[in-house]
Amino acid sequence: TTESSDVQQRPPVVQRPALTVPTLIQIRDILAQLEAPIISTLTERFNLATPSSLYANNGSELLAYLVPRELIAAASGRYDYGKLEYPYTLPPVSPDVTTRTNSFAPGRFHQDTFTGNKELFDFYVNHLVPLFSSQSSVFFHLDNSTTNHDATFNLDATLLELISHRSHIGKVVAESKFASNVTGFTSLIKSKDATTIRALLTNTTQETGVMAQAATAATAFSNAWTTSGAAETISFVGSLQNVTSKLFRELIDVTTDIEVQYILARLN
Ligand SMILES: C=C(O[C@@H]1C=C(C(=O)O)C=C[C@H]1O)C(=O)O
Repeated sequence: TTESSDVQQRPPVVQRPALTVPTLIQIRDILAQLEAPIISTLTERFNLATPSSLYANNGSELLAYLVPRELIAAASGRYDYGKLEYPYTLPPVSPDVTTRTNSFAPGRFHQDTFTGNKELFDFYVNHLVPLFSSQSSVFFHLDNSTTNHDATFNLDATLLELISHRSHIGKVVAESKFASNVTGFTSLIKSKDATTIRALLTNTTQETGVMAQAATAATAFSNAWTTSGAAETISFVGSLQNVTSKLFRELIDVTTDIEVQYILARLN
């Protein structure tokens, strides 16, 4: 009927809520809460034997594994407005647009389309996975195989989701910093000065604290594995430290990239 084709043609009108961001101090606590889950998952994943063939062609098999998982996640609202979760494989989100009637007052979240997921995925596959060199397997199979591809990709997916969420909290970090220095940022946004914006967003004291906390967590989790009787090599504790440090350095960089891109699009 005319009625049903009319319904199909009209895009759904989605009212986006006005969302206010927390203070920078509160957001830093929220970021701190994510360190243990990330490093806990990393520790688990680190202990799985990893055939490199699994990650051939820039991780195309892993990317394909994420597709159905992200479709289900989307249906359950994981990527809804303001969730600060962005998929690796689904189309980009539409941005908010500042208008005369809706000025997006400082402190209100303003959606931009940038995601750091491509950067995170490439880093994961090309720089982190090669360091997952466990020789032992936690799986016992009567056919003598030592790997469990599904379990491996499942942990990859969980870890990728966690590090993506952590990084995209950068959007509200940026809003919070914008709200506390509107004049300073506005002129830099107008002159598209990404370098100075980045310098203004960077806080190396905070970064040192984040890295130290990550190192502490890595020690705690590797100790938990060894003292609970897991068959670990002598190098396990140091290797996990190294992997954790590389991951958190990358997370800080991607979080900052996301902050910069958010700020650049803030007045669009
Ligand atoms: C997230 C922030 O912005 C930057 C990124 C950081 C991070 O990813 O942990 C830490 C300090 C800043 O250089 C922040 O200021 O807290």
